[in-house]
Amino acid sequence: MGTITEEILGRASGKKAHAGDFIIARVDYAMSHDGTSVLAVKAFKDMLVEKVWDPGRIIIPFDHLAPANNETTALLQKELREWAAAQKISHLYDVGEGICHQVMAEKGFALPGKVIVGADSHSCTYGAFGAFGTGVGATDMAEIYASGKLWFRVPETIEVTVDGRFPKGVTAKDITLRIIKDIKTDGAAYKALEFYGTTIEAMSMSGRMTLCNMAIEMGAKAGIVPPDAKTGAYLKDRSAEPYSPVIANDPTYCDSYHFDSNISPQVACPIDVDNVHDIEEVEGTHVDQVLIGSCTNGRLEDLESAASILKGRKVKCRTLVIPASRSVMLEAVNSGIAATLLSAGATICNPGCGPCLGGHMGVMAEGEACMSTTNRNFKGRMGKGADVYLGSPLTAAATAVEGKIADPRRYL
Ligand SMILES: CC(C)[C@H](C(=O)O)[C@@H](O)C(=O)O
Ligand code: SF4
Repeated sequence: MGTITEEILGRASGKKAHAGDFIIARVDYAMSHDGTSVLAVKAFKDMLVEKVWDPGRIIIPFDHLAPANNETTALLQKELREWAAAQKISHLYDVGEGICHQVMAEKGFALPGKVIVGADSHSCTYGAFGAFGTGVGATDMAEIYASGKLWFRVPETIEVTVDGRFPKGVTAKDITLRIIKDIKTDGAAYKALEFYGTTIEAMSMSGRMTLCNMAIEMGAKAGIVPPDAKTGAYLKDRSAEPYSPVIANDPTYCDSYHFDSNISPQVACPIDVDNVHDIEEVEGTHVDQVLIGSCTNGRLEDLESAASILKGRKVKCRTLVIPASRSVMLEAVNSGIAATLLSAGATICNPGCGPCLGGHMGVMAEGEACMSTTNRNFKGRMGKGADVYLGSPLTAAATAVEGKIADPRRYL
């Protein structure tokens, strides 16, 4: 009996788990990327353990600074490849395969009922598949490398219900920002979120990933959509691993929120993700760059909606498109979406994190502003002294056409 989180953590710890309990859970898959693996491997070596617990359950995607931006990164990445080979870690996804969270979904590691821990805060994305996905730091990851287990305090759960159909121009990203506006950046600290309602049921897996991806922007430990037929259809042929979905069973929630899907496109203004406004309030704000991509909004559906506005039009500012994975990029090429975006004047970069966290490939100058489909707009996130506005791929595309924040509904 319990929330999805209590049910999953109960199963993974082999005893009943209630909010507030301290448990040790078996981890099904562990993910660390080129950025965090470096620290996790160092911590693992310090533990003087020779072999990782299970080389088939550790996934290492190269995405944050991939391809390497300088010699120091190149050397760290070389050493990481060598360590992974020596440990016989076969799921190493090198440059160009995609952003860690997208790769975890596409390769069938994000499975219902599983405990999936990533050395990256947006590992809550796996909740879109009914998994308990959560992010940890490098030393916790080293512990998992060594033992395949980790301790948790079982989080309380907030129930979030969204009902209704999206009006034209409104997407999963908009409702996500709207939810964050109310719950705020710390309103779900060390809690889990469970998402229900007709809007969530109607959402594509891509939309659910956008929603769960930003659970951490409310401080949440996890954000989970109950698995359904859509989840099963997405996972079919992706994983050989058996799984059994978990749903809530007579749960007790610590809080409940209800939202209506009938909203305007939403924009999160600098410098907090909960500084969210209806587009009508921010329209006309000048931007120097538009970024369409990231683990939040770099999937085919996102590129497709951007292309629906950019088709036959020209961008008025630097417009970067970064597909979330090789497979997304391939589909964009094969479907003609990539050609539409390029013809409009957009620049398509290789799959990866790109400038999302200010690492490389589109970092901005002081005083510049970016409309971005990513998940964070903190001070300096994409370049010291630069402003980041967060919105949907539709809003980003309309903004690219005008060189200032624009309402996508005028283009649909
Ligand atoms: C580099 C990594 C640790 C970081 C995270 O944990 O989220 C990054 O992916 C981010 O989005 O800021
Ligand atoms: S795309 Fe951005 S938010 Fe996602 S993992 Fe990479 S840096 Fe983090």
